Amino acid sequence: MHSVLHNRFIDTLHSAKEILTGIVVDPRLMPSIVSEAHAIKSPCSASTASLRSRDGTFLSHAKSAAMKQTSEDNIQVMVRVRKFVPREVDRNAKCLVEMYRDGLTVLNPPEGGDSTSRARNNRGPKTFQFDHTFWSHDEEPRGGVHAEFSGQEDVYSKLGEKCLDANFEGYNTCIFAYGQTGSGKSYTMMGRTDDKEHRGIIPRVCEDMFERIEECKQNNPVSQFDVTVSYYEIHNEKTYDLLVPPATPRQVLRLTMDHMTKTAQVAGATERKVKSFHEIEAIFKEGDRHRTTASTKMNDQSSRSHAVFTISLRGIAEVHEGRMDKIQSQMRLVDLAGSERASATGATGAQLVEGSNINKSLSTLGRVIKALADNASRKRSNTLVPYRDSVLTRILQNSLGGNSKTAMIACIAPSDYDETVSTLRWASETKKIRTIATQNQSSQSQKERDAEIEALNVTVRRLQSNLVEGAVASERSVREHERNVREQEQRLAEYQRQVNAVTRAMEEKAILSDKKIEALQEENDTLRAHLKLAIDALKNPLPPIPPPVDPEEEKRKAEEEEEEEEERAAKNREQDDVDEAYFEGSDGEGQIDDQANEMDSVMAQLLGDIGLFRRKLGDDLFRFPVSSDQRPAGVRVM
Ligand SMILES: Nc1ncnc2c1ncn2[C@@H]1O[C@H](COP(=O)(O)OP(=O)(O)OP(=O)(O)O)[C@@H](O)[C@H]1O
Repeated sequence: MHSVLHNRFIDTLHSAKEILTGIVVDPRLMPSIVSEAHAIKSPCSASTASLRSRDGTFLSHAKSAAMKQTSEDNIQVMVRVRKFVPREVDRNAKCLVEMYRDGLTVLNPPEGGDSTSRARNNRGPKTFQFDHTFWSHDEEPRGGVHAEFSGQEDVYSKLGEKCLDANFEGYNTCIFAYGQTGSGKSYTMMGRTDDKEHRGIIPRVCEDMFERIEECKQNNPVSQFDVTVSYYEIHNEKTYDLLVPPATPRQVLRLTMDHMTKTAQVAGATERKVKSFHEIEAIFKEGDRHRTTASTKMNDQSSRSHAVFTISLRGIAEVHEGRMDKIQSQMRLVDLAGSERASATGATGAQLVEGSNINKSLSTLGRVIKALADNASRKRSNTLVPYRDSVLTRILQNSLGGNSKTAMIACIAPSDYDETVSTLRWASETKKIRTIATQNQSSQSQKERDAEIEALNVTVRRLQSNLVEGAVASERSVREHERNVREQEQRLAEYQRQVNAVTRAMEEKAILSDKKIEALQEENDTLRAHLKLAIDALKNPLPPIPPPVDPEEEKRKAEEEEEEEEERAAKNREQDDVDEAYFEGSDGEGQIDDQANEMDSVMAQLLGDIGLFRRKLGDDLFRFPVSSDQRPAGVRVM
């Protein structure tokens, strides 16, 4: 009962919190925010757009309240080829990639070069088309063969910025980097965070997002944004929070099912609220320090896990004379671990296990992509998508086949024919997938908002009174419960005390009775023995034993006896007269028998009494049981 009330209390608190968060920027409910905002800038005019991207207005003001748009798109696929790394420069590697604006060709591997026999047998340049390509191999102009050189800023403006635009329109977005180990995924996603020029997509998205938020706030004082981030990794098919210091053993995050979206959610991952780029920068740097990396033959700092950085954005702003726009969206930035060949990485032991887990989850991702591509191209529209076969695909389910605008950047090394062709085939398949993203935004007029605020006010009041009732009821019930417990404890103590007293009394009584019975039995036995002896002695008197004979002494004694005999004879004569009078008319032996019989009947009476006493004692023990070792000897419970 107490826990039910407690849960109800917590639920009510959460509902109230949700509602209060939703209405936080309402001018009448939060006057302090509004007055502060108005002090900075004058109230927005009718023409002020509140939520703006760099190239236009995010929210369509013409839309009616809470109307949702959907956008069905293919996953955008882009390819980036990186520079040679020192290892490749040392072996004088040849670049096998020719790149155009939206396509590329992988050239034949050189004879006797570093390509495998499989590659040599499959000779022939392979050409692929994508949404966009990034030539990041070198900055030398190649006479028009290659597209322009693309640095980190170019990649961001073509990929990251577009996704951020969609986020500010209320769409969920996802960017994931795929490619063989050492192909430049981490460089593209995170880059070198301490070097502004080499910063990757994640730092640039974060910086741009806070710049836009600041811009919005400058343009529109009645606006508010909430940004939260989480950062976790999937290592050996287990999910770990990167925003907690690594402990031993590391705490594994559970996956739970979100019944609204029917997709897996990572439960318990740290969600940090951030207010500036400076704060968010500290967070991704912290997470990167905790990420599992190791040095392999292919990469000095190879990621041994898939990392997922999620930014959640909520915004609300007044756009036109009391009309409020709201958006809510999420951006997921995924740096996958690289596919790898054990022979190429030189992995052994734990690294080999990691590598095989990485390949396993990537091949599941490949099967998921294949099934989604098949379904999209209507070849087999009901192909079962094996999301559940790995943690990675369960987590990416919504980004790949659900409510998200998704982009993939396939990273390739310039001189690995096999791996490059395999990555590009994979990327081509991904291009076929279509996702349907739903815009999570609404626009409300003053009147509509008034109605909603009124409804919310009613709900808040109801929740508040529920809260108070719940709190009072739960407090009352706690007090009552405590009083009941105290009373029960007192009653129990009293009952225990009484039981102890009765038990003690029973024990004492039993001991006393035991002793009495023993004494009576002893007395009885003694009396019986005496009586028997007396009767026997009377019935069979023993003859006197004659003393040893001394003639002299005999003679002297005979003389003395003679004298005494004479005296005694004289006395006896007198006594005989008395005795005769005493025993006159009675038989001496019969009188003794009478006395014995009388004593027997007294003893029988006594034994009867003892029997009665024992039965009573047995009765008592039956009513007040004591353990058998405390029971008096010879007493049976009736
Ligand atoms: N476009 C680029 N320009 C300059 N250097 C790059 C570029 N891309 C990658 N590199 C360098 O190549 C090396 C490997 O890159 P990175 O670590 O990003 O590979 P990865 O695909 O993430 O590897 P893994 O899957 O093993 O983690 C790094 O030293 C990185 O700095």
